[in-house]
Amino acid sequence: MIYERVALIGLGLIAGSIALAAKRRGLAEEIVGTARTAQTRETALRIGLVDQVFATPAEAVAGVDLVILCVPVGAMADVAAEIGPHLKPGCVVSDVGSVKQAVIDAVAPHLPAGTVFVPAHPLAGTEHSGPESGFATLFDNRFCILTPPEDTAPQDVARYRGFWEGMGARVEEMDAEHHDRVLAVTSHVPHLIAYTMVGVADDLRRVTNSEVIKFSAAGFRDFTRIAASDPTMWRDVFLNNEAATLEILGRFTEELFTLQRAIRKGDGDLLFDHFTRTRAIRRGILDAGQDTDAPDFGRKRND
Ligand SMILES: NC(=O)c1ccc[n+]([C@@H]2O[C@H](COP(=O)([O-])OP(=O)(O)OC[C@H]3O[C@@H](n4cnc5c(N)ncnc54)[C@H](O)[C@@H]3O)[C@@H](O)[C@H]2O)c1
Ligand SMILES: O=C(O)C(=O)C[C@]1(C(=O)O)C=C[C@@H](O)C=C1
Repeated sequence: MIYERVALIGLGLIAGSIALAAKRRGLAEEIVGTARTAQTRETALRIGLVDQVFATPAEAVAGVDLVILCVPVGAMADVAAEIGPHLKPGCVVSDVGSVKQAVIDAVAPHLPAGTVFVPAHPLAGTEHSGPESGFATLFDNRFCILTPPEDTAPQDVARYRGFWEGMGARVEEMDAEHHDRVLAVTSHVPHLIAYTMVGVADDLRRVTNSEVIKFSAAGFRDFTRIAASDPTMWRDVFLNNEAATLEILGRFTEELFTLQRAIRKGDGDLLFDHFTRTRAIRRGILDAGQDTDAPDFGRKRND
């Protein structure tokens, strides 16, 4: 056991998965939770995610050793303001937001002296939401990035690192601004591209009454999965990581225009060279053993 009593604020995919993963490994003596609707609270209790539910965040955090904010990034400030006065001294406060600097700016001012803030972001998820979408193995062998403020005591960070490692994650630390730039490239802009492409295909379907969705190939199907992700979560990601996502989008569109011109001019060499470079990147990821989802046959076939 690492923490005696843990409170989860928001009871969706990530909170549900934390609850199940922490129970599986006995990392907490008791897990309590809160959600906005009575229906979500009842579901969380009924399916055994949490031992107890409370109607408000303020009630849920009373006497707990660890609080994890599992709400959309845009809701973090209000939740932090509500729980701040009710946290016990020494309590560790964390979050799972997909953006880090904006969450730190939103949450830190509300935390009383004597509490410890260790922001975190598990790089694991699905397109599903809600308490019933959580599962105990979500974090197995996936990265979880911690972005603790510089003055956080190393033993507090180490203890929270142990909690995530106990849930199966590989933990790394970095500063929040760097996190936001990296994730803009690897997660945020790719989601925007998927949302855009699926929207374009749907518009075409309406215009031509063709069957682009029905006959979508495997790559496009992956896009449709990503584009089915929670609209509130992703709205908040872009509104709260504006600078980094706009910078990467600028580079992306420049590159896209280059490829567009190459197609128009019949510049096969440029296209071939570009695709060769990107293929090497995929192979690099596989060689580094970082794609735990990649099927073996994909590697053999391409090598
Ligand atoms: N889904 C993913 O792939 C993923 C992965 C890593 C991190 N995250 C981050 O985790 C957090 C939670 O995401 P999730 O996928 O578990 O979402 P979810 O929709 O499954 O759950 C969100 C929970 O927050 C509650 N909530 C929503 N708005 C609220 C508000 N204004 N005030 C209070 N509660 C509110 C919902 O009722 C729900 O209980 C987000 O910050 C997200 O950026 C998500
Ligand atoms: O597999 C998925 O559904 C995801 O997109 C998960 C994913 C990502 O890898 O980009 C999405 C957002 C999170 O902040 C972390 C993980």
